[in-house]
Amino acid sequence: MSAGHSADEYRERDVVPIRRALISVSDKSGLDRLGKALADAGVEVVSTGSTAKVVAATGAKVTEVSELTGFPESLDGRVKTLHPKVHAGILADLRLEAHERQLRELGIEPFDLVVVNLYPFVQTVASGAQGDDVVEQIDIGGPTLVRAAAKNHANVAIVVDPADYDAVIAALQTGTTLAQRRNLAAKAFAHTAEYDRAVADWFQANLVTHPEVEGWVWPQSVGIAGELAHVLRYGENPHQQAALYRQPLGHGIAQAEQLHGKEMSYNNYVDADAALRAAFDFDRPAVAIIKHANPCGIAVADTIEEAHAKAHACDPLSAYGGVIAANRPITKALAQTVKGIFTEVVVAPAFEPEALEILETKKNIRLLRLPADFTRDETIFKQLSGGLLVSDADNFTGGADSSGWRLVTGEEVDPATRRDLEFAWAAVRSVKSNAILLAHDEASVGVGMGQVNRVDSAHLAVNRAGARARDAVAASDAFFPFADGLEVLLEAGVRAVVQPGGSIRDEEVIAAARKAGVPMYFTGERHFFH
Ligand SMILES: NC(=O)c1ncn([C@@H]2O[C@H](COP(=O)(O)O)[C@@H](O)[C@H]2O)c1NC=O
Repeated sequence: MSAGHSADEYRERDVVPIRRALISVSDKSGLDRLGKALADAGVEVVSTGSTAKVVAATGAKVTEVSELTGFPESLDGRVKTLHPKVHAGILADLRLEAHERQLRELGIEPFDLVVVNLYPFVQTVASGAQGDDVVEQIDIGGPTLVRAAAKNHANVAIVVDPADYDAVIAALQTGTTLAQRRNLAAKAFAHTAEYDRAVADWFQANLVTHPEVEGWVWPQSVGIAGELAHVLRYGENPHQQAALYRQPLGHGIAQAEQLHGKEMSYNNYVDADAALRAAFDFDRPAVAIIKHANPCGIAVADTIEEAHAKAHACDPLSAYGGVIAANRPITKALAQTVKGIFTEVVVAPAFEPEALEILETKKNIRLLRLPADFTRDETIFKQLSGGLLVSDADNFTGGADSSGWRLVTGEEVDPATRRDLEFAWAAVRSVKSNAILLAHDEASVGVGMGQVNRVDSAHLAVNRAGARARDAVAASDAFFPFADGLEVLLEAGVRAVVQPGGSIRDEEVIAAARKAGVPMYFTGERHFFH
């Protein structure tokens, strides 16, 4: 055993009656109910400033912490509960006779219940506060109470979530069990860890400056805080377990509200996220249809219905069982069309009431409404065995900007062709590498994805497009290392090409386009996506 005590010195303690509680909470929700129950059960309460006032109003017997410590709450509340008379009362391990004796000698009463929630640091940062206003919201005394009580869960129940007040109220009659206290302690340590993660992230993002380093300074450590949202039926495959965790301040697919349909699966979430990547690249109404994280159709148009019709027409066979993302509300007319197509998920910023009614007649289709403040993450975390890769996200907003493109062969294209090229360049970004996308009238007509050489991707795109390859425009997510991939597209009759350029054989590739009389633009920017 630890701390120099032998195993036989530890007396068994399973059920602990609740006689004395320490309460210090920022979020006072549910406190009146808890206070009243404690009063009825005759529990003695010690409490800090404004918490004490709420608890006293319920009729509970409350001692102000300053009265207990003989030390005033001071320094704008920076010092309230940080006192041995508080912490000895929380940390005494009453399984040990020696601790019990010391408490008696010191004249300190033990606590059986500690109820704490912390200063709203995350909410303060989210409000746009800066500097000292944020620093002042770093709770010091609170986490100290939480960690002390959680460590001593053999004797103390620690409650950090008002959702657990009912269980505490029930335990006023029976006492808390060791299993209960251990579960509460696990929750408490997770809570303080998440809190410190948020504090560390804020410091690293805001206060790290280095006189000798220009620009971004990488944080010394990173982590993703997530709160359990749903246990999923299974993972990527039925033999894998999985759950969804939400970042406390996230605004993405994890925060979307499911309005209808079967439970979302792991793969539904992955595909819905990929669909958003594709549909939210554009300002104009856009629809992306995704299967296995790859688009089988992307289009923009003047209306969302038209965008869907064009996206669906790209590859109706593959769109069967797909995930549809729209960057505009789902209208009644679009709902009527989608109703006739077997679709796993529809994700959109909103659904018109009639659209919802129509789609709700399909039992299984999952309807997800994005959070009002939906934003795509700016930083990407990718798990590796034993580590994480962290990078900027490769997001477009408002479509592609072709002002910096360089025409490397042929005549400047007409405005309609330029629009198609811009569309294709934005759309190919959502296709897994090696990616070739053929487009016509701002809609994909053939997509070649995920091949280990660019020639195969070109063949795939051309095969999927069929006769539509003739007069389509083509985009390639990275340069053509040889002319062969481009030649597949030229033979199929594409009318213009956009690609990053930058191969050591660019001249060979340009010569092939020149020979075919097809204009080609270099963007100077690559869009690998894995
Ligand atoms: N300084 C301390 O000793 C201290 N002890 C508890 N707190 C926090 O004070 C808050 C409650 O204060 P009040 O009861 O005055 O609203 C809680 O969020 C609690 O986590 C403290 N405040 C910050 O560090």
